[in-house]
Amino acid sequence: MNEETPAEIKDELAAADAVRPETFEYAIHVRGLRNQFGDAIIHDGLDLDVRSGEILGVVGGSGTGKSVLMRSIVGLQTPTAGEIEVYGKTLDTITDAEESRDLRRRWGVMFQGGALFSTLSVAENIQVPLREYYPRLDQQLLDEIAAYKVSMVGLPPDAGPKYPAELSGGMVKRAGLARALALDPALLFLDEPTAGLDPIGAAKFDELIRELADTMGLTVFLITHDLDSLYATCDRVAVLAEKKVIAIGTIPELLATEHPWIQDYFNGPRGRAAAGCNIAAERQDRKS
Ligand SMILES: Nc1ncnc2c1ncn2[C@@H]1O[C@H](COP(=O)(O)OP(=O)(O)OP(=O)(O)O)[C@@H](O)[C@H]1O
Repeated sequence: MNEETPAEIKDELAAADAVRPETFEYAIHVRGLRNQFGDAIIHDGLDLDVRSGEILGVVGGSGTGKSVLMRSIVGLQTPTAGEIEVYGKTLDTITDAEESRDLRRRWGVMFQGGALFSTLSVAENIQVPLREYYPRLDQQLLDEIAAYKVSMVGLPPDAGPKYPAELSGGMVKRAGLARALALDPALLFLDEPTAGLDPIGAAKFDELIRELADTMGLTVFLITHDLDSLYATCDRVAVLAEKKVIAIGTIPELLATEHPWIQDYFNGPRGRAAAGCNIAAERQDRKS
């Protein structure tokens, strides 16, 4: 039986905080990263800084190691070499279990395809990380938090008791996002969140991410192939090629670089179309 009130639990957690995201200029700092599978070298000498509060788009050809980079940062993949700091802490050198938990609950991850547990309802999926990190929360509070997260991502209240198979593709993505936001993270990792959505659904999802990032002050690491998403949501974009981050900056800054992949990507027909839409949307905004 839980004898503490939610407020007391919250105070206790605040007192135990070892990581204060708001004090860091950079949420993520990667130096000299190397990842290798057998003979295949995926990253070699990769450096990356993600600023606190920015939405960083991560692009690169298929197989350039965007997901492996994300998995390395969140501790799901042990790199062959290099340093990764998140809010000034290096996961693999933290020996204190509490400190490691404290760092891990600062981020939420939305994997490709949502990766929901198919045998759990949306609300139960959202409660999985809550139960893991706050085992003393009672069921009523868990239900309240899940309902709040459901509404936060724009799902109707009746989505909570539904199972993933009963949801549309767009709703599954939103449910995955709700679960990633369960612990009120400071840092959000999204792996191709708009893949498989129709253009209208994708644009709505982009809008939601931008809105949540602004209101919650999130730092977002956004892997995407979707040029429209880059234009609509990202403050900066990092380009992975040749086993490294070959360029990072705003889209105009990247357009000024001469790297052939960057030029092909942003100035190819799709890139021009996305840039055109962006200009058209800005014009429309100015008019209204
Ligand atoms: N656990 C693993 N074991 C062996 N090889 C792996 C493993 N994980 C990833 N790879 C390989 O690493 C490379 C990079 O994979 P990754 O999924 O990061 O690419 P990506 O840039 O995200 O690609 P995409 O845009 O197609 O999703 C691929 O060649 C992949 O096959």
